[in-house]
Amino acid sequence: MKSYYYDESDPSSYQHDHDSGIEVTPEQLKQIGVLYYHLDNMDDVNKLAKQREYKNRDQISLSSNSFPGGQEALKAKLDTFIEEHLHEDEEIRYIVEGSGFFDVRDSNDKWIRNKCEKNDLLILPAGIYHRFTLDCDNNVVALRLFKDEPKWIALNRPVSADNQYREEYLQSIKA
Ligand SMILES: CSCCC(=O)/C(O)=C/O
Ligand SMILES: [Fe+2]
Repeated sequence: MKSYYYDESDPSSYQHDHDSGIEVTPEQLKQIGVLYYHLDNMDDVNKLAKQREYKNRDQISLSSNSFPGGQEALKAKLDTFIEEHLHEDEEIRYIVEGSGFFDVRDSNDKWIRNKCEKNDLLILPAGIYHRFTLDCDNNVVALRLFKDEPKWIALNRPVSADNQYREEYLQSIKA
């Protein structure tokens, strides 16, 4: 996996690299609660999932050739993933095939882009704002692991929101 600050000044589509050249280390990711592993086999993924008490999972395949419902349905799905949102629970994403970008907000609200490839695994903490897109290869197969029942409703970030809203929201879901 390669992690770096997202170059906002590049006008090309999200699917391009947008590499600012400012690298982000796994240690920096850890500071915002994002954990990175590169795991070559499913036994290790299963072990990690068990340690962290994950109970559910599914596999998603996003590809321009083979998405159920065709191109329109794929576009609609990608439109939801690129919308900035958070999940109420910690979640794991493990890349089985292909590649894609997980962007996460740092503590100053700047986008960190994680270019994930086969066997990369990310743990996203509850409540982190993030988004996902395919890269220009247009193909990913990923495992999505959930601690409990999958909560499919992504909590999109209100357009006018700032970190204050996020803090209030996180407090409210803890209460
Ligand atoms: C490649 S996993 C599909 C995207 C996803 O699960 C997610 O939460 C995007 O934000
Ligand atoms: Fe998400």
